[in-house]
Amino acid sequence: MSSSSAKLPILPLPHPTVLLPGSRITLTVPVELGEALLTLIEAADALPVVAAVPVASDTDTNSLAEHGVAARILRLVRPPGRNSRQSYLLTLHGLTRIRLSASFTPDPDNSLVPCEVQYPPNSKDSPPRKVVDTFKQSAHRLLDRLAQDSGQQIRRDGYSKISAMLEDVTDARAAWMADILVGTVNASFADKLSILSTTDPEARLVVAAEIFSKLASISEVTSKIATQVEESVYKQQKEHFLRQQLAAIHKELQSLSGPGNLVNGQSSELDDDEQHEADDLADLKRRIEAMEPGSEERKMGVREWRRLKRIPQGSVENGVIRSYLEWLTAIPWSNSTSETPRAITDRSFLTAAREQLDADHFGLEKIKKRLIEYLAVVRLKEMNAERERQAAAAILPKVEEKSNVDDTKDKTTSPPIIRPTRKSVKGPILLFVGPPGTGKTSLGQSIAKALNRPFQRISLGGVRDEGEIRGHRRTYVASGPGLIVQALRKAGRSDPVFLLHVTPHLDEIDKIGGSNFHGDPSAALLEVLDPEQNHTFNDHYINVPVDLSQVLFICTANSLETISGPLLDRCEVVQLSGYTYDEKMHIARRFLLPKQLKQNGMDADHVQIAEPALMTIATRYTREAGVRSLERAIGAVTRYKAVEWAEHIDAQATGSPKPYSPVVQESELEAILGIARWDAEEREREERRGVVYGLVVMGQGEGGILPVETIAVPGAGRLKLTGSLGEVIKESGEIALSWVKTHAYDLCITESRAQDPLKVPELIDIHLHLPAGAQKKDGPSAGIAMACAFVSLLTGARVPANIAMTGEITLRGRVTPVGGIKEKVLGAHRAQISKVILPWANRKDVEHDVAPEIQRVMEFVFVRTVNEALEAAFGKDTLGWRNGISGPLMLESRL
Ligand SMILES: Nc1ncnc2c1ncn2[C@@H]1O[C@H](COP(=O)(O)OP(=O)(O)OP(=O)(O)O)[C@@H](O)[C@H]1O
Repeated sequence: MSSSSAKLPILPLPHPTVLLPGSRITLTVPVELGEALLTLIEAADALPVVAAVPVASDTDTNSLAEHGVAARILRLVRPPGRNSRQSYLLTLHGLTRIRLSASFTPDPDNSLVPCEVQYPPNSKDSPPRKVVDTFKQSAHRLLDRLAQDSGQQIRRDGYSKISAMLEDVTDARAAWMADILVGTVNASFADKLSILSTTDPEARLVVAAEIFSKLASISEVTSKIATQVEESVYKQQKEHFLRQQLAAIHKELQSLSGPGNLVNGQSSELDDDEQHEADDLADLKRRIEAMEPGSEERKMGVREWRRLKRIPQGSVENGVIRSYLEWLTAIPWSNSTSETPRAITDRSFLTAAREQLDADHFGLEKIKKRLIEYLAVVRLKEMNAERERQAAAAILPKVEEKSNVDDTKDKTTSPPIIRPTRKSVKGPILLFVGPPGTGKTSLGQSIAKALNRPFQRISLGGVRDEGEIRGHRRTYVASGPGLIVQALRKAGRSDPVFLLHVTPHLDEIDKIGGSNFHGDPSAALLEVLDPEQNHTFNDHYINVPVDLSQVLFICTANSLETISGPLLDRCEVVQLSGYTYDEKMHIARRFLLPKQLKQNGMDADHVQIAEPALMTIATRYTREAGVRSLERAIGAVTRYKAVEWAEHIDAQATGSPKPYSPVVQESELEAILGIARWDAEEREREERRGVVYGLVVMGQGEGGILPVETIAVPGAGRLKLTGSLGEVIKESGEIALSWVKTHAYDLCITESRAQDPLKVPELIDIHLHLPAGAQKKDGPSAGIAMACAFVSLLTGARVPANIAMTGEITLRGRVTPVGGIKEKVLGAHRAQISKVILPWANRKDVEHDVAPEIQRVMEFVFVRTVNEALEAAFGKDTLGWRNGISGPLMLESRL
């Protein structure tokens, strides 16, 4: 081995150019350098040789690499052009490696400075076979890849030629071949530099083999990714293309089958079945994918989706799974609202809520106050829960990180995702109780508006089967989710306000919860309302626990009697009563009329209802505790006026004006609403023997009067009771009769204490009937009315038709208190009753609950005994007491 040196002009190659032995390059050189090279060529006999050394760094042009190549100048040309600064094109051919003997700094003037260089010693030995083979293998692998990746045939041919040459190369020339190959393939600057600086042939083969393997691997991965991308794009394009073709074929087929299938020459939207089918499925899939990973609902969705794919389209089972998935994906699962709605956190929330309640409702001051308290509590709890949620969220990422790691190990047994859920707002559930149309639903709506949440009303009227609340299992034909999940879907959010209206079925007085073989609906209802259980509410159809803890439940009922004990236990009752006429007038003016005007496209200038007319609508056309029929009647009046107004405008346009008056007078009402409904009844109500008016609260929670009718018929001294009466009311009839029999002598009905008024002087039966026979009646409160009716029948004295009464009696003749006083008095007022007889113990109810304007216009008589009730009903001294009024009282006190 021998090494030699020489002096060669140094030509720095601009970064990142590297010339390797055996390769050629052409590069542009600046004018000065070009001219220096020209001088060199002119001075030399043959083509001169320079030392082409790469610049090692792209930032510092003075830092030359240690190794370079002795290169022959093959060509130096100056392309034609007028510019004197035009650069030269230089072509070099690399001959052999050189090493700079000393560090060299290029000349800033681009002149060629000769410098001492050393030629590395030439090795005579061939590198070991194994090394050469490895080198060749890796070179072949790379060349094959490059040929595969290349789009041009000519390049592919080139790579195969090089491969063939490689086979023929002897071991001694393998290192030379390595130089050429590294120069040819797209090796990096660093790789080329490392090859250049490796002077030992064996080591060079090893380095080259490494470079080739690296490049082949990179190329393989790149082309794999490219293929995948290409495949997916291709698939999409193909699908799109095929769909287009399908649509075109359909269109053609339709045009062949005649123009009947075409709407205006175009296909109707009903024809595009397949497309819609595919779109629907894609939509379903997207919705499943959007579900929270790891959640129960998603797992169920994925499972059912896979089943759906296996089952042929058009089969019954396919339809069942489709509709199940539609439901599953339409439910707002709890992750959809993890933030507290803004409204509740606002400082002005309570003021805004108060304004909302005032804007929607007249009066109801106590109830509004209670609702504001309730909302204040809801707000505080929500805010506390939100704070806790944020604290939990801060530690949650760690938990999730862990669960992700586990996920990669085994996807099927991945732990359930722990969600930072908002805690439920626990507390009493409000129960609005009151007659229909008194504002229960609209109060619920106002609460929802104030909380900025969706509102849904769920009516449990006639619910007899647990499945209606909880859904039916999918094994049922036409099964589906229950009322709760249906409402949740309609609400579209997991934190709505639900108003549950609990009513008994029309012909069923017994409470919700009479359990039967279909399961107990009241148990399901209790579960829905129970904050401890409702975060995992199980709907039989959905079959994945649904979180109801964010739902705000409010219950409503018309009367407390329809509510079962356990349900009542969980609720806080807010009683709403009927309205007085005064209140109804205000509500009608301020709320109902404007609402109806808006609904019917009219404004206040076009329809005004005179005060007497409005009052007549309230008193003669409607007679209810609430204002629903009143609203309906006002709606009818506005629609009538809307027609008149439209005719007026049309007539104006045709030049024959028709007069229009916006004010509705009382005299017009009959033309608009027909004959008043309550006139006839009033006329019928006359003073009669044996008839007394009692006060009742009907099943709907509405107060009113009820005639107690009695007649005497020939018989055997018995009492006959009719009118769908319950046990309690029948018993109170018996008590009333026994009392009258005991006092028949004192009331001058019989001649001696021993005589039975039903047997002497004649043998009679008394028949007592409470009309509206189809409606079930029960309760003890008709006691005094029955006693009065018996006395009237047996004595012939009459009770005036403007008097009504209520009160339970005991056998000793005591009158004990009863419930529903407010409703009963309001009902009596509506029925134009002017005097009401009530138990003494109910004075406080009148004082507290009955509106002052009613107290002013009605007479209230509070009685402690039946004697006092008789006196109040028949009038002082009307009944001829044998011993004067004190007699029976003394007798009573002796007892
Ligand atoms: N105090 C009030 N102020 C203004 N409008 C009222 C008032 N009370 C009731 N209304 C109106 O009367 C109509 C009937 O009321 P709503 O539907 O709330 O009755 P409800 O008590 O829920 O009846 P039901 O028991 O039959 O469900 C609504 O349009 C409501 O806005």
